[in-house]
Amino acid sequence: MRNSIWDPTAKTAAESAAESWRARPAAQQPEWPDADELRSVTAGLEKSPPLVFAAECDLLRRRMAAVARGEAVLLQGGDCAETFAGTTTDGIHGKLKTLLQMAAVLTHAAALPVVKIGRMAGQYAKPRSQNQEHRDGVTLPSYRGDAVNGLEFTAASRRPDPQRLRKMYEASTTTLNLVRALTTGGFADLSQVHAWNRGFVADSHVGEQYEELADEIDRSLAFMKACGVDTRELGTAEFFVGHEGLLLDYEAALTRTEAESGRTYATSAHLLWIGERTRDLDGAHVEYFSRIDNPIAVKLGPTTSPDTVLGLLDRLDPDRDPGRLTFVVRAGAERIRDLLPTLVEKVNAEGAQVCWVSDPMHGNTITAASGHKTRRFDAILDEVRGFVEVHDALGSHPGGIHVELTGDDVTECVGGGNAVLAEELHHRYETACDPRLNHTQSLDLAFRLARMYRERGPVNARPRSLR
Ligand SMILES: O=C[C@H](O)[C@H](O)COP(=O)(O)O
Ligand SMILES: C=C(OP(=O)(O)O)C(=O)O
Repeated sequence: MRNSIWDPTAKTAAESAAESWRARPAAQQPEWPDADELRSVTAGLEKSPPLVFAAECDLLRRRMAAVARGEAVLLQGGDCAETFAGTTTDGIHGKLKTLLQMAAVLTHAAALPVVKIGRMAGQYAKPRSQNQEHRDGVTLPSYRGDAVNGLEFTAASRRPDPQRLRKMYEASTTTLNLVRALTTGGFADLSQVHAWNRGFVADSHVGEQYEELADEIDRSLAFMKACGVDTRELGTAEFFVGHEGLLLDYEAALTRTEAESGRTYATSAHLLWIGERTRDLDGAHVEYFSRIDNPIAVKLGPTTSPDTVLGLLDRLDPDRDPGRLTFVVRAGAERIRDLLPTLVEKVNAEGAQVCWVSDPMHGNTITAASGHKTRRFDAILDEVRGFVEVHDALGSHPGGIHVELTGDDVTECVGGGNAVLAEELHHRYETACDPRLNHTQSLDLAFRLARMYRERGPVNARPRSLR
């Protein structure tokens, strides 16, 4: 950055200010065995080009402002943990196609623009409940994502390796490059709505529903063309990327200040979020996030208090700027209806317009009899339904969803379209961390959420107090 040609010779004052997090306790950071090696890797990253640019982050911030105002819907999705080995054309293609299909379903039903963010091109680090993992009498450090160590259960693989931060940057670059090519090079053209389903199971109920919708979109496009509307704008998709800003050494190394505006950005992604385990008001993550100008999000788990939410609002969105802050609620199906109303009311009473988004995955994780970590599709759906119900009752906007998904036909979550049975979990259980929705389950969720939006009716048909 710095006027687009960025000068790596010295940190600007704003970049130095963005280092203030170092004086605070940083939760969930790896114990890097070699501090000199870490410094040498981050020094290399400081000299590397940014992955995203300020104008793109500002554009996403404007799109998120539309979500906050109830004029758009957010769809964010991708792997729980991206892996270096999973950085393949097919893998990236599959996730992108799934997200584009879900977005088409939601746009059609909600009659609102869908802001699309991949949980992609940077989601390589994981916070963990336990620092160590025990297997057959052997204890090793937990897997913390490919950015830190390897999944294989050996001492060598589990040793944190700072060189992995460089690999994270490279894998993110590769992914983002393909995503940019696919979303702007014709593949995301709405006239390809049928082609996005190619290679996926089309003979299920969900597949049939999708084909019907795609026919309808085709007919609408033909109608628009016949009326003389220029549909070329539908030839590309606006697509952003985001990940949990967990590894602060990595994020700090990619933080840049734009010379012209003096604004400081995390340039590893358009949007970063703070996880449930690192949102301590006095901690390093909140401090770092308070210094960057990207649109940001914070996860809110089942024990979140209204005071914490107000504290986060003051620290991260002091100007009450719509689009700046998103709260991603992941309370669990059993808690969402009790927890959310007070939080929304408190924020509203502050006059703040944040985006409210549902992550129906992380509060609904259970262990199956087979020992697999899994999630029931019904619980996921119930949390989304509870989230929408609460917003309906309060007259606020259910801004969208943030989900862990893949385009692959994995068997990690139970139920949903083409129901996966608990006994089938071992068939294709491929996640490096938490269970993801497969392609059919993802589309199924999109159709069901679409129905909820449709039942609410178009925005301008709702009484003004309910918009
Ligand atoms: O994705 C979120 C967390 O990293 C994950 O749920 C942690 O899993 P754990 O509880 O097995 O450590
Ligand atoms: C760790 C995650 O979620 P949470 O912080 O909500 O547990 C995640 O989304 O990867």
